[in-house]
This record gives sequence, structure tokens and C-alpha cells, in this order.
Amino acid sequence: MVTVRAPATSANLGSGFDVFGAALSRPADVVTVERADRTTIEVTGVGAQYIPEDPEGNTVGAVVEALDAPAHIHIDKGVRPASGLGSSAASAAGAAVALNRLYDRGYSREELVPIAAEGEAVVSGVAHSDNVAPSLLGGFTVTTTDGTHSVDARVPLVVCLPDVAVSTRDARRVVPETASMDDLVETVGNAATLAVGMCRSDPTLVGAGMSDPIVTPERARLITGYDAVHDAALAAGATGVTVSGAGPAVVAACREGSRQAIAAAMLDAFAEADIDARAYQTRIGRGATVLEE
Ligand SMILES: Nc1ncnc2c1ncn2[C@@H]1O[C@H](COP(=O)(O)OP(=O)(O)OP(=O)(O)O)[C@@H](O)[C@H]1O
Ligand SMILES: N[C@@H](CCO)C(=O)O
Repeated sequence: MVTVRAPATSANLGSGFDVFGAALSRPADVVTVERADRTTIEVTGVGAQYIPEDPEGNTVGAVVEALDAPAHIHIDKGVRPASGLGSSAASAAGAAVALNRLYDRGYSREELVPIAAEGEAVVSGVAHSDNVAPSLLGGFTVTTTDGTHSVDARVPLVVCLPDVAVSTRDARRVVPETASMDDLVETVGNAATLAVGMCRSDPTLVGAGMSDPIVTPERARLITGYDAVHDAALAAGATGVTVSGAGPAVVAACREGSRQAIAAAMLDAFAEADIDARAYQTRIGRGATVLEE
């Protein structure tokens, strides 16, 4: 038996659509696997009632296939599905690490990225790696078709999750197919600023690089209260605010000591819009960890 804790993640970070990701110190999924002749999946925890236990519909089913590693799998969800916090990816990353150990497959964490990403294709139609990479490797990650680079950044974050669901599949439909050269130049500048900020663990640069004129404005329209929450977080001291992954979670970069005020401001703004929400005072954290084997 192997048990793995796999963290929630925040993908895109505004300027890095389908490329940037960050592991969050909390929340997380816990995945336990035991050898079996036939794969069975049991899901408990937050939002378990919305998650298929059929291996064909669950992200971990694709990981089992890719590793040829049938198992009884128990997923204890700490990351709510359709949250923008890499819920589907956390289970896939946890299963990839656990099954790799259980069957002694010998893959490195980097090699597990495309394997865990197969699970993302099951739920969103695209095997994007920007959530599974940070959940596997920890820190801030940059994923391209050539592979993944990670930086052990230390930046405090607040993630505010409204009590509404946005599926990644739906949120990908609003992504523009084209962009102007001006918007691309602005995005590249912001992405480069954010990456330098991550290398220096500098929340000011990270926040400054989070804005994006192409994808985020379209995604923000799907989140009731987004503009007010964005402005409230900045007024409370956040250095930058954007949609987390495909939403509806909203992520704010923070300086040390400011997270409590920022979390309260974001919750108040969602409440003003009649939306219940919860806030995680979190930070960029480590990747999946083996708890027991
Ligand atoms: N193990 C799993 N954990 C969570 N969701 C799963 C899992 N397997 C399948 N799903 C399905 O995936 C969908 C949620 O994934 P989706 O990508 O939309 O949200 P997310 O992973 O929280 O968000 P994001 O990728 O934007 O961070 C739901 O329809 C859910 O039923
Ligand atoms: N890059 C993906 C992440 C989903 O969490 C998207 O924004 O659609």
C-alpha cells in the first residue's frame, strides 16, 4: 500500500496560460493505492459526490492505464472539483507518484508529468500539464512541449474560492482564438516579469506580472463579483490578482504578514455580491509527498 499527499495548484497565474503553475501548501488530495487485478476507485471528501468512480471518467483511470498499474484506489478529496485549484490534477499527480512506487516503475517526477497529464485530457479534452507539473514537482513550474522547469519559489498567496462551479471544459470555450501583437507583447513582458519574480521569491514582481489582457478578461466574466474581489484584494495590499486556473477561484500574490487582511477583503467582496466563499491563506509549497508505504 502507498499513500501520497498531492497539493492543489494554481495554473496560468494570469500571463502564463497553459504554461505557468504553482503548488499550494494547502489544500491537498490524499491518494492511497493497493495492488489489485482490476482497478476500482473510491472517492471521499470535498465534492466527492460530483466525481465519477468509474476509471473511464476519473483522472486517475488514465494514469493507471499509462503506467499499466491496476489497483484499488482511494481518493480523499481536499481540493474541491471544478474549483480552478487543480482538483482533477491533484488526484492524477497523487496516483502517478503512488502507482510508480507501488509497481516500482522507476519514473522520475519530470517523467511522470505527461503521464499524469493524460488524466486532464479525460476531463477537459486537453492534456494540459500546468496543474500536474507543480503538483508533482512543487514550487513554480514552467511547462512546454519540451518539458518542465521548476523553481523553489517562496511567495505567500491567498486563494479565494466562491461557492460556484466552473468546469475547465466550459472555461476553455471562452479563450480567444487570436490576439493582437500589442496584447502579445504586453503578455510576454508580464510573464517574464513574473518568472524573474519567482526566481527571486519577490512578491512585488510576481504580482506585477500576473496581469493578462487576453485570456483573463474573458474568464473573469464567468465569475460573479470578480472585479470587486480583484479591486478589494489590491486595496488590502495584494501585489497582483488574477483568476486561478480556469476559475472560479481567484488568486492574490501577497507580501509576508498581509494575507489575513487580503483574505478578509476578498471574502467581504464576494459576500457583497451574494456569493458564499472560502479563503485559503496559503503559499507556494512543495510537490506530492509519500506519507506511507
Ligand atoms: N479525481 C478527480 N478529482 C476531481 N475531479 C475529477 C476527478 N476525476 C474526474 N473529475 C472530474 O473533473 C471535473 C473537474 O475538473 P476541472 O478541470 O473542471 O476542475 P479543476 O481540476 O478543479 O480546475 P482547474 O483545472 O481549472 O484548476 C469534474 O467534472 C469532475 O467530476
Ligand atoms: N491552463 C488550464 C488550466 C486549467 O486549470 C486552463 O486555464 O484552461
